[in-house]
Amino acid sequence: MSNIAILAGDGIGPEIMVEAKKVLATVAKKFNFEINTKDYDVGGAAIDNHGNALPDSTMAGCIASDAILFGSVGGPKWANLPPTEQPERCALLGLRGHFDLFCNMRPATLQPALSSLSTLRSDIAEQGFDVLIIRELTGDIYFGEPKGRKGEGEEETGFDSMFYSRREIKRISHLAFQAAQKRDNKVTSVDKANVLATSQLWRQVVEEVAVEYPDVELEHLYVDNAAMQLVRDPNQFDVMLCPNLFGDILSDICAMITGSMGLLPSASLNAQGFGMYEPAGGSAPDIAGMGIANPIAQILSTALMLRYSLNQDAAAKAIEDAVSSALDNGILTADLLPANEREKAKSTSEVGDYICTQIEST
Ligand SMILES: NC(=O)c1ccc[n+]([C@@H]2O[C@H](COP(=O)([O-])OP(=O)(O)OC[C@H]3O[C@@H](n4cnc5c(N)ncnc54)[C@H](O)[C@@H]3O)[C@@H](O)[C@H]2O)c1
Ligand SMILES: CC(C)[C@H](C(=O)O)[C@@H](O)C(=O)O
Ligand SMILES: [Mg+2]
Repeated sequence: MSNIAILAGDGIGPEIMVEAKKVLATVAKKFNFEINTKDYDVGGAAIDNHGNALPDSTMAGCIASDAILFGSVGGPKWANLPPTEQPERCALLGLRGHFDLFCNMRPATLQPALSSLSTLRSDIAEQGFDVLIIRELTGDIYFGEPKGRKGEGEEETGFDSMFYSRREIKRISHLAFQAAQKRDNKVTSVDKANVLATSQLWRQVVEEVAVEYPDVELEHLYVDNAAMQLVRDPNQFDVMLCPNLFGDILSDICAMITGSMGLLPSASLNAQGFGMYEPAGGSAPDIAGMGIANPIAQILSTALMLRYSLNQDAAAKAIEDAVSSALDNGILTADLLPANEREKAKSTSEVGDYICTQIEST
C-alpha cells in the first residue's frame, strides 16, 4: 500500500486534481495495486483555513507519505502578502527546500502527428521534438541569501543573491548525463557564463562531470540563445541542463511549443528518490472555476509519480498512452484549439473521463 499526499492548492489546482485522482484510481484498479490518498490544504487555501500556506499538518502528511502529488498555488488574493508568507515561496519553495528536491525533470514532447497543436510554424512543428529539461530546483537566486529590501525613497533597493556550490552543480549534472545515456546521449547545459560568476563555475563543473560520460555529447548555450533555439529548432535538443531560474523560464517555452502550458508535467526528486509531482504551470486564475482547464499536465505528473516513486511502470505507460489517444482523437480542452474552433472544446472532466475510459478499455 502506497500513501500519497494530495495537495491540490489554488485556482485550477483542485479542478485538475479531481481528474488526476480519477485516473489514479482507474490504474490502481486495472493494475491491481493499492493506493491510499489523503488531501491536505496548501497555498492560499491553507492561508484562508489555517493562517499559513504550509500548515504543520500538511507537512506532517507529506513526511508520512511515499510521494506528494501537488496541484498549484498562488493567485491575486494572496499576491500582496509579505514575501515569506506568499503561497509560492512559503509552500512550494518550502516543500522543495524541506525535502531537498534538487532534481526537477520536465519532459516536453511533440509527436509530428500532433504538430498542429504547437504554436510553432508548421514546418518546424512537423519535425516533432523530445526535450527533457533537467532543472536544478533548490539553489540559485531562488534560495540564495541575503535577499530583501533596504533603504528608502528613490534609493530603496530590492536584492537577491545568486549562488551555486560545486556540490550542487555536480549532483544535478550527474543526473543530466545519466538521463542522456538513456535517451539520445546529448546534454545542452544552459548558463550565462558571459556575465555571471555562478554560471562560470556552473560551466566549469559541468565540463568536469562530462569527463565521466565520454559517450554523451556536451554543448553549452547562453540562456538567451537557448530560448531562441527552442523556438527556432527544438528538435536539436535532447537533455537541457538548467540552473533553477533559467530552467523555470525555458520550461514555459517548452510547454507552449508542445501546444499548451497545460500539457507539461514535472517530477521533483531528492537524492533518496522521494518525489513531488506537479504541473509546470500555475494556478491559472484567469480560467479557474470555469471547468475548462487542461488536466493533462496533472495527469501526466501522476504517471511520473507512478514511474519514479511507486515503481508502477505499466500503469504510468497506460496513462501516457491514454493521454496520447485523447490528443490524437481531438479530445481537447480550449487551450489546445484555435479561437475559431473553441466550440469543439471538451471540458476538464470530459478529458479526464475519456482518459479513464481509454485506460479501462485497452
Ligand atoms: N507550481 C505552482 O504552484 C505554480 C507554478 C507557476 C505559477 N504559479 C502561480 O500561479 C499563479 C498564476 O501564475 P501565471 O498566470 O503567471 O501562470 P499560469 O501558469 O498559472 O498561467 C499562465 C497561462 O497559462 C494558462 N494555463 C496554465 N495552466 C493551464 C491549464 N492547465 N489549462 C489551460 N490553460 C492553462 C493560464 O490560463 C494562463 O493564461 C501565480 O500566483 C503564480 O505564482 C504556481
Ligand atoms: C510558482 C513558482 C515559484 C514556480 C517556480 O518558479 O519554480 C513555478 O513557476 C514553477 O515553474 O514551478
Ligand atoms: Mg514556472
